[in-house]
Amino acid sequence: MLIELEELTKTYGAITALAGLSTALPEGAVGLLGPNGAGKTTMIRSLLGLIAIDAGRGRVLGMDIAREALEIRQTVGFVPEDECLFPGVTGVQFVAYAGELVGMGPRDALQRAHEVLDYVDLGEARYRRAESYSTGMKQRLKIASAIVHDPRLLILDEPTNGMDPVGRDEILALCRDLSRAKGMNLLISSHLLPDVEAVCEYVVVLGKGRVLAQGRIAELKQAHDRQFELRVRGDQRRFAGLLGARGVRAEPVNDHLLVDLPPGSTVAALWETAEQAAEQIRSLRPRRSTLEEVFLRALGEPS
Ligand SMILES: Nc1ncnc2c1ncn2[C@@H]1O[C@H](COP(=O)(O)OP(=O)(O)OP(=O)(O)O)[C@@H](O)[C@H]1O
Repeated sequence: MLIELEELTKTYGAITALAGLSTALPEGAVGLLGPNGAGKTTMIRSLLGLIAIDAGRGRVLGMDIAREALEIRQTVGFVPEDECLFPGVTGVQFVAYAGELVGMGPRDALQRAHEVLDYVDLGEARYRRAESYSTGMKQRLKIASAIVHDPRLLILDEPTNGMDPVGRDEILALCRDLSRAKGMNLLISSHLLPDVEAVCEYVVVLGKGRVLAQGRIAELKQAHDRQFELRVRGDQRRFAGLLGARGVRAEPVNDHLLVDLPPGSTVAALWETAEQAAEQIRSLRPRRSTLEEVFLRALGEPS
């Protein structure tokens, strides 16, 4: 397991940031979704031992978050949401320094700094002061310094926040490459569903400091097994009425009917109804939910 958390609790005065959060996340690229204030940053800080939790237990790559925080920080790369650059330092100095902070020797750290700067496409800007970089370049510099020690897990907190569309695509492409080509485990927090879908195969949805839903994205989006989209040649509303008379709920949505088959009945009921009414079914397919619907459902909002 990548991350295992049991009943993690963290309060700030009267505010409960984590309310007994329990989860087990598999290796791979995991999206941490949730609206602002859901507890994503607090969860990440607890994983890295950057804040003391009030109660609960957790392991990151098998290491205990309370007792092995230092080991975790040496094995895990972290790209925080806020700007963490200091002035007067060139790109390569910044990345090499990050390497030394996690225990690399100065020569090793410098060599690796050059390699990762090439990898994130900052090779030409390496001797420029980081404060002169664009927002996208600064973000790639933060990623370079977080992967300088080739971590087994890279945690990114809202990595595309404040990016223009081009910068955003570059960051997402970089994340995809780290996951798929380099085999690095990723935990990416975001309130943007498309970002998570672009990179991750697994998602955990947080709300009010708890896990609301989690699972493989493909499975969460999988067909609702009893919902179908149906188009008929003739009048949709008339056909919806005929289905209703047989106990099959059918609701007109745009140019089709959204059909809910009651337990015990099969799609044969739809074909029979059509035949009896001399109606022609033009298309019938299982309904797929978007990740957005999954997300809204988990948050308890109507989709
Ligand atoms: N240092 C702090 N002091 C007081 N309250 C805090 C502190 N850090 C977080 N909180 C509160 O804890 C709750 C969870 O915050 P957290 O930053 O973890 O959420 P988030 O999901 O990361 O949201 P965001 O995307 O806005 O950062 C919020 O209500 C927040 O105001």
